[in-house]
Amino acid sequence: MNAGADVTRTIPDRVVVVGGGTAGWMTASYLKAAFGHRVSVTVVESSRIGTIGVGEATFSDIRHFFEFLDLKEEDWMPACNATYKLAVRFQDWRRPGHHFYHPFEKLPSVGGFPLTDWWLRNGPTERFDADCFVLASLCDAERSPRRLDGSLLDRGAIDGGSTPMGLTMSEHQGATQFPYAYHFEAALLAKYLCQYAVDRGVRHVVDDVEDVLLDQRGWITSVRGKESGEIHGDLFVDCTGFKGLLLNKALEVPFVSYQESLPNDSAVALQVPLDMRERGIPPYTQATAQEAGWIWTIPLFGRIGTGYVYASDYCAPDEAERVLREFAGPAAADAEANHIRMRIGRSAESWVRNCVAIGLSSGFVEPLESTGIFFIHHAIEQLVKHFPDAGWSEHNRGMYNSAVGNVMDGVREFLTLHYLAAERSDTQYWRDAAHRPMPDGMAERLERWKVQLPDTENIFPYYHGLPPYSYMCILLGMGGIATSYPPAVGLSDDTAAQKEFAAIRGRAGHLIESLPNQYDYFAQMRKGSLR
Ligand SMILES: Cc1cc2nc3c(=O)[nH]c(=O)nc-3n(C[C@H](O)[C@H](O)[C@H](O)COP(=O)(O)OP(=O)(O)OC[C@H]3O[C@@H](n4cnc5c(N)ncnc54)[C@H](O)[C@@H]3O)c2cc1C
Ligand SMILES: N[C@H](Cc1c[nH]c2cc(Cl)ccc12)C(=O)O
Repeated sequence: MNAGADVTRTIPDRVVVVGGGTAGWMTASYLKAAFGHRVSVTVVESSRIGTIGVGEATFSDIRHFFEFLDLKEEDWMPACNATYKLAVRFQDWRRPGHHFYHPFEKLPSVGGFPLTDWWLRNGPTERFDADCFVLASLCDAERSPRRLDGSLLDRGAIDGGSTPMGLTMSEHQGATQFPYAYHFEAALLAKYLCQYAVDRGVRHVVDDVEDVLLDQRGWITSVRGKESGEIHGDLFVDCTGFKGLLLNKALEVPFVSYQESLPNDSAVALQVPLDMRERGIPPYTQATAQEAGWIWTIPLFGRIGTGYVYASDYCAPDEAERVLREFAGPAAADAEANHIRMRIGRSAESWVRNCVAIGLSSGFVEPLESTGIFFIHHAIEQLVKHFPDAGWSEHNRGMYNSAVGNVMDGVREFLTLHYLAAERSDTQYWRDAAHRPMPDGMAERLERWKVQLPDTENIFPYYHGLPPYSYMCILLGMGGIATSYPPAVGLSDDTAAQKEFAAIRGRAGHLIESLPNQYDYFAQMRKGSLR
């Protein structure tokens, strides 16, 4: 404990970010874009302690992050081996050979009811997704969402436009649904954003932080680097990953585990070369169910990122690596395995006194719906929205912690639904998955979803980034929980619904004919010749 200066007397215009992973450099670059030279930003990162090294698929909302930094796709995508993501493809979750997509596409409504209600009334087919969403068919056909002239798949698909200062994702939710997200190499993105930030005045210190110094009230006055000595600041952002060096270790903020409802606590990852000309570049993340978890497959430009997320109570690390290598095939023979222990849950509060944790230090759930970077982006937006002044308002800090905590709690519930609804029961892992404890309030909501598909009134009541149609996709796709449709749909004429189904089939057929594959699209982007 250090009796240094009382930091609460100054206007916080010195921000010190500890950690140089995706969270650290996203934070530093965004704060610079927001506040320019009115706030100094220093990033301290160790060259000895590695970053997590994975984290490659995103939400579509991430486009607002790049827009805020005034970055166009052509600026950053080639540098990060980035590709487009139209959906997550869930493979073998119902039974071997079955798949469905969770896409970035709003669900049409007919007669005031979601199209899925009319689909249930029709007598369910194997593929609700291809019947109700255009993107499902584009994924099966492995099409790019943009034409070779750069135009978007549906000229009428308007984005909500770039997010003006102050408009956060939560305020933007529901306005429009942009049709794609990205896959990118997390380490390359951190490197790209590091250069972006340093070019705009961020101070970059490469050093190991060995000590966190506190004043008599427990506020951080400085961090001490092994070589660089003390680095003083007003606001300290903990981006040190799962260890939570500042928030959990120095300030002893407790961690709330989600483990009882989400048991997957381990992963093993491989980077596998991809012959794109031969194989093409699928426009989706794939999650393939396994005996004790699931394997992600993320297609990047030139390689595949893949990894087995599993529960160590049901599978040992060496078995997980064997399963993954068998799944990845001969192309993975020379790839080095990266074994990871995951801390599942969140810090009780991500902002305490003058320390804010962003990234894995704040909280994390398994990457089944690619939410880690969404958590980071959301937290950064909220930090700008609630940036402190010399008063360090407790109400302001409380609103930040509620917004950030609710986002992670809501995603926890959404992921729990995946396991409760999965039809698979061929191993003890899957039999247990159907009966895991649910987060508070979820049991009642699940009973309602059996009678009426999820809508804005009956899903997790706080902003968490996922719209009702996402819940419908998981319920109808996983097949393990019976759902029904409102009697009013059964009593109403379905002519308009049949027209909508036909229109979806027609648009999908036309787009498959007119859109290129991703390899042709990105090969042309790299030549700088999008026509
Ligand atoms: C298996 C797995 C798969 C994932 N897949 C996805 C995905 O598909 N999509 C997604 O959005 N997210 C995903 N994530 C989450 C994503 O990887 C993270 O949210 C993201 O990489 C942010 O990590 P971070 O910057 O918080 O931590 P890290 O990447 O761990 O960075 C920590 C940084 O802190 C530094 N550091 C630590 N201690 C010190 C010290 N004492 N002194 C100085 N520096 C220090 C390190 O050097 C490093 O730079 C995944 C996570 C895991 C575990
Ligand atoms: N905020 C939404 C969340 C969302 C909508 N559809 C999907 C599909 C997948 Cl695979 C992940 C997240 C979402 C957005 O980012 O578009």
